[in-house]
Amino acid sequence: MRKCKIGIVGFGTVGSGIYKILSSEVDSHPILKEIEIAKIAVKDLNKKRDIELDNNLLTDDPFKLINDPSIDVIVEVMGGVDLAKDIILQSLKLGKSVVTANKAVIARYGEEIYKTASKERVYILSEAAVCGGIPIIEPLKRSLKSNCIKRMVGIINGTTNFILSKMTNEKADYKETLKLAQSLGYAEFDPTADVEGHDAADKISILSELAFGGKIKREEIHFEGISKINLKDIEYANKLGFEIKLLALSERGQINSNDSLALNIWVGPSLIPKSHPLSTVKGVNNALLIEADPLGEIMLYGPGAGSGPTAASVVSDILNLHAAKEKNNNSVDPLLSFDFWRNCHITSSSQINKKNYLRIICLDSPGVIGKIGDIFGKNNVSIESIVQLDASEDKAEIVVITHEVNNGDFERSKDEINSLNEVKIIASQLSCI
Ligand SMILES: NC(=O)C1=CN([C@@H]2O[C@H](COP(=O)(O)OP(=O)(O)OC[C@H]3O[C@@H](n4cnc5c(N)ncnc54)[C@H](OP(=O)(O)O)[C@@H]3O)[C@@H](O)[C@H]2O)C=CC1
Ligand SMILES: N[C@@H](CC=O)C(=O)O
Repeated sequence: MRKCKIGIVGFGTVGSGIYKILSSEVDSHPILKEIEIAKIAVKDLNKKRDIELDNNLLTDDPFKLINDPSIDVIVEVMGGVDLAKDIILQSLKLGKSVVTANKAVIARYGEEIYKTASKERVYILSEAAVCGGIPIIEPLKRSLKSNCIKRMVGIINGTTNFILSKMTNEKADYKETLKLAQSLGYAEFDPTADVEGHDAADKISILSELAFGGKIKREEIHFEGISKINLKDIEYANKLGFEIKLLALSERGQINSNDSLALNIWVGPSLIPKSHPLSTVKGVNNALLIEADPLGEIMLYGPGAGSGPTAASVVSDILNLHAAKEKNNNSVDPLLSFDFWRNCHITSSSQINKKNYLRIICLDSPGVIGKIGDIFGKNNVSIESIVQLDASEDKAEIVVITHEVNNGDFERSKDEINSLNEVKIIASQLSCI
């Protein structure tokens, strides 16, 4: 087999992990030896690095790699949006296949990128972009292709799962734990992307496009992060038999008269019964439950972030590309490439049905639980349980868990509860599964 020369843009957590795999002597498939790193682009040539690199290998100009005719594949592990998008598109237009771990770019510009790759008869592979080390993109494109996907629900951000696990198990401080996640290389360059839910929304958008076949308008995905979750919420959830996790969900709805498939997609902190398999997913691990017909239910589980696992996904993509190019010469493998085959639209938030948890801080008035119950009843919000968990001299904390109810009805009830004299504040709202 001919050598495959790659140019790597970025030598941080993921880029250095790729280098380690490709320079390791462990017993692995012989095709790995066919991959040769031709050049690496970084931002700061003078930065002190853990791995000593031949200076001739480094450049601070990513376009040198793209314009080098001897380089076959560009590996974009730099992050960011605008420059990364340019690097990916330019590379494809110059006939180079691209491997990327960049969910922010694929979620926003996937359509243009997939189309450019198809036009130029090259590939764009992005296994590492969703759930780090867990194979999920290629299974959706290939191994699961014969199924009709019904629903995907899971934990798809490692940083937030790491933080929530530590808050649950060790009562760890939110800010300190976020710093730890950053130092371990789990978090995004701007960790707001993790803790406010942007990253999980990018990932569920990508998964939905692959699973359901239509372009998703990323800006229409309703998402919330974990920055408002505190130890009190975690303690109450625990008392009631739940774990709190940042969940992402994407579910098939009806096909409308314009032949467009409705999808219910959201990201938000959620209560998960301790008996549910997703509640056992701890630390930086991710897991995705996929319900499909005729397959049934499967759960994909493993490390969702970090240098080694993410780099392993990137390197497997490089191997797949190399093998496909060798095998097919100039023809493109239709399952390794991707294109949309239908229209999809996202159901508006007020139309979806959800189970909810609400923590309400109120004056310790004897009739308040009854009043809250009446408001929910009047708005057709059926309650599974309503309990007073904590009462001091001047306030009580009430937790309400609803059955699956219409979001619009629930939001209306919340407004009415907030306007009760006895209610001081609605402290938090979470979804439940
Ligand atoms: N970390 C993880 O666990 C995962 C990350 N990803 C994705 O992988 C990508 C990379 O993440 P990660 O490795 O953590 O990021 P890092 O911040 O650790 O590394 C980024 C690298 O890109 C280089 N870089 C930044 N700007 C430029 C530029 N203008 N020109 C050339 N090089 C540049 C930096 O150079 P320098 O070293 O000089 O600063 C650095 O080497 C992101 O898209 C991220 O979302 C996906 C899954 C998991
Ligand atoms: N910041 C991301 C990295 C992997 O995608 C995460 O924490 O999941």
